[in-house]
Amino acid sequence: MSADKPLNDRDIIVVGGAGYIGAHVCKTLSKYGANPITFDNLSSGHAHAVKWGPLETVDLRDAGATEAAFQRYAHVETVIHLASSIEVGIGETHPAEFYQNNVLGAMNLLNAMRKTDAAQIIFSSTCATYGETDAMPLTENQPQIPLSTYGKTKLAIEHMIESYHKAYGLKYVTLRYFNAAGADEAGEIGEEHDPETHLIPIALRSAMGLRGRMKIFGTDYDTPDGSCIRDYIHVSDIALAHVKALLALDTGLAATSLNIGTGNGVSNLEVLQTIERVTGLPLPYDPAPRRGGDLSRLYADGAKAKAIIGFEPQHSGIETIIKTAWNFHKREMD
Ligand SMILES: NC(=O)c1ccc[n+]([C@@H]2O[C@H](COP(=O)([O-])OP(=O)(O)OC[C@H]3O[C@@H](n4cnc5c(N)ncnc54)[C@H](O)[C@@H]3O)[C@@H](O)[C@H]2O)c1
Ligand SMILES: O=c1ccn([C@@H]2O[C@H](COP(=O)(O)OP(=O)(O)O[C@H]3O[C@H](CO)[C@@H](O)[C@H](O)[C@H]3O)[C@@H](O)[C@H]2O)c(=O)[nH]1
Repeated sequence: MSADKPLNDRDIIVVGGAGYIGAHVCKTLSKYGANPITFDNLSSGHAHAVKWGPLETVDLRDAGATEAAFQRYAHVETVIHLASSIEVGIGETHPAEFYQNNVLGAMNLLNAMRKTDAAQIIFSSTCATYGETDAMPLTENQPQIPLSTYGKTKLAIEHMIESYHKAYGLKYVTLRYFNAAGADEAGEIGEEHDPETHLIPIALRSAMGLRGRMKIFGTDYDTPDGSCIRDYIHVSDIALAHVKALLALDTGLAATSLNIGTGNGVSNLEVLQTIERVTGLPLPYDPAPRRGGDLSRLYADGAKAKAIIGFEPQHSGIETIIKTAWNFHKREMD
């Protein structure tokens, strides 16, 4: 095993590898010597973002097709599961689709894994599984009482994985990401959701004149400037956390859940100010009603991830995040 390629030519299944975070995970796995095999239905991901290994087009909601795809790669030991419906606001009005895609999809995946050599999973969960609380930064011991349908589906999957661990010996690391943002430093991949619901890409496109005036959902929260506070972590840092989790599973870790964040809370209005500074473009906004399912503030205590898998963010200052996102998005003006 070479020191800079510790994953040593290993095949790893990345479910949702055509998506925003999944593509960055594939790039990082490849950098560390692994062969990422993307399983994706391309519902929100892009075939052009699958650059570091093969793409198997499969929909997790189809149990038979999912099992058949796993049988084609029955030797693979590790699965990284990122596929999901992700938009907090949309989940409030479309819960049936969210439970079907997220919970049923995950169950089909776990059952397909049981019929192959896949004995360990790294699962993309979220800080949205925690409840409304003043106990910031959030440790993993905080109660998980999700407000949103999205958070509830993710917590249901966490519970399912835990049960499969206890009964069937499935090894797992659940990574509860805070807000993924930014883009690959080389500009090869970035955030390309359609429709886009996330604050930073929407604000960048608004500043570029590619969409209407920015709306800030809720300016009456109990926060210093009245807007919501989030913990933005660079997507390449999140990708690295998966490699660290995998190496920890390889060296004896059996089951854990970890926050993946920076510990810095940044308000929605501070994000807009940073975008104005980085791009040099004005970014006027209109206050708008609160969005359903939004918690007022969320930021991480990352001590457990540092202690258990040796993960610390490297590129997650808000300026760096916005510079890399801007570098990716401004190509749309070319
Ligand atoms: N973006 C964030 O800030 C954030 C924060 C916390 C957690 N997460 C979690 O990280 C994961 C990835 O998020 P993202 O921002 O990259 O989202 P994304 O929408 O860009 O990627 C999700 C991928 O999953 C695929 N997919 C969805 N349903 C599928 C199905 N039924 N079968 C097969 N493939 C399917 C999509 O086509 C897409 O490629 C999600 O699980 C999300 O809940 C994201
Ligand atoms: O046009 C917009 C878009 C967003 N927001 C606000 O910006 C903040 C951040 O919103 P968004 O970028 O949509 O992220 P979250 O709702 O925090 O959700 C993301 O981050 C979660 C972790 O916090 C993940 O679990 C989700 O998958 C991911 O979509 C929230 O207060 C939104 O109400 C606005 O004010 N205007």
